[in-house]
Amino acid sequence: MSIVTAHHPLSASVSIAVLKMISHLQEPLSEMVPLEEADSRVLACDFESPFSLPPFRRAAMDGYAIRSAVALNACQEQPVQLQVSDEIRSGQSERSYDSAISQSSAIRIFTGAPVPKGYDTVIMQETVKQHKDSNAFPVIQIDRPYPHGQHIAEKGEDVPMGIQLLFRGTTIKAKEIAVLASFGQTEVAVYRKPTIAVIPIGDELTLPGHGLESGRIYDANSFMVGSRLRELGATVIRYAPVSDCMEKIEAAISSALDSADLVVTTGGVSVGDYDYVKVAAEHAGAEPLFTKVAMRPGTPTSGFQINSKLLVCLSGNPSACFTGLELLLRPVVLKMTGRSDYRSEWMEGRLTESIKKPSPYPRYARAFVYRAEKEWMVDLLGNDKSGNVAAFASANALVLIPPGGSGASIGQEVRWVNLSV
Ligand SMILES: Nc1nc2c(c(=O)[nH]1)N[C@H]1C(S)=C(S)[C@@H](COP(=O)(O)OP(=O)(O)OC[C@H]3O[C@@H](n4cnc5c(N)ncnc54)[C@H](O)[C@@H]3O)O[C@H]1N2
Ligand code: MOO
Repeated sequence: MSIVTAHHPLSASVSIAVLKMISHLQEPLSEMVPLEEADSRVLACDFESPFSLPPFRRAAMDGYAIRSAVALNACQEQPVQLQVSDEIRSGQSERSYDSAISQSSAIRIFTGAPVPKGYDTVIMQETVKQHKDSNAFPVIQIDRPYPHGQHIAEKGEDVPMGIQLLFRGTTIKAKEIAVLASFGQTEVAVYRKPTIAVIPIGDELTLPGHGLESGRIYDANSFMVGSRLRELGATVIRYAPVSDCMEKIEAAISSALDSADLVVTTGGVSVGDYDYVKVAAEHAGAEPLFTKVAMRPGTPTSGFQINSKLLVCLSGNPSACFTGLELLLRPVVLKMTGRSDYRSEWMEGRLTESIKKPSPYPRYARAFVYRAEKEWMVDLLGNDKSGNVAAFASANALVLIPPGGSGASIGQEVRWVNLSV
């Protein structure tokens, strides 16, 4: 007897279905990429500071480096005069002078230049008077004391050597690139992107660009799923629609499994006479992990394993497909990209209206969530039929309406998940 008949469904909650799929994943492989190609990729190793930053003691203002002790008693009545004896610009190497020089002179210095040994404070040029009578360095007049260490960035004050700065599993953005570039890294180890095949199934499906015949619709799901998967960090192979034919579906799944790490189908997964996906998956050698998920919409969503790969069969109804994509596929795909923050993050919010739609399963309704004073408010968007496609365009969240009862009431606390992450 088939293991995927309606009489023996392998039913799972959303979290169990995700766990089952994730437990079949292996650590993704890594590769080196040039720093400028690392945006939005996922770090495959931790990064420790290989040296201190800044790498030398440097001026943080344009002005004069002095030894603070020489101006301890400086005041307007008795200013201290200091001859400027040298100039150091950014990019020039570190210098040192005899202590006799540092005790009796100032150094003209610019932001980012190395502060020479023996000098312990930098005075902003705006705060001193200078006398210059020739092309020689001027004499400056200091009329108050300056604290030790002022306007000097000490070596290692940003980060000492050997500190763990970046963590494996982090998505690389501009701030991570800044850290890597500051240490002169030209390449970075990232996880390889997973390759995911998306196969839309259904006799009624037409590819955009072709005329729409009677009884047919355009394939929206494979484009929607492909777009989201790319956004999550996958490389997508989108198949043209496959008709409701067991052999063709099996052939498409088998060929997709040869080239992809994960295969996603949409449609043909329910109980109709021409819903062949689950049987075709079995014929292709896949073993079911779950063939029903306790959620509305998207109850028929199914997951299979085949060797070390996964096959995820999403519902054909666009809203149901979208829900399965966000709740079941998103964490699995993020985990495959190597991200450590792959789990969906559920937040608390308050319903602004009631929903009278009892369901034996948790219902994931489309919502618009916004901040009002101290809490998140959850507007339901209605028009919740799972066959609708335009209805979720304005949603920024899926809200969990608990099962049983008569739905949920205005003011009730509910949990929601952000769709923009
Ligand atoms: N007797 C029963 N019938 C149905 C049940 C049930 O339990 N008993 N479940 C219903 C539920 S719930 C869902 S969800 C759907 C799921 O059906 P399938 O996943 O098999 O999807 P299809 O039948 O192929 O298509 C459903 C619907 O979606 C349209 N579709 C399909 N693919 C696309 C696409 N790529 N782009 C846009 N729209 C698509 C398709 O034309 C249908 O209108 O089954 C219920 N039936
Ligand atoms: O599980 Mo279906 O998606 O409710 O229509």
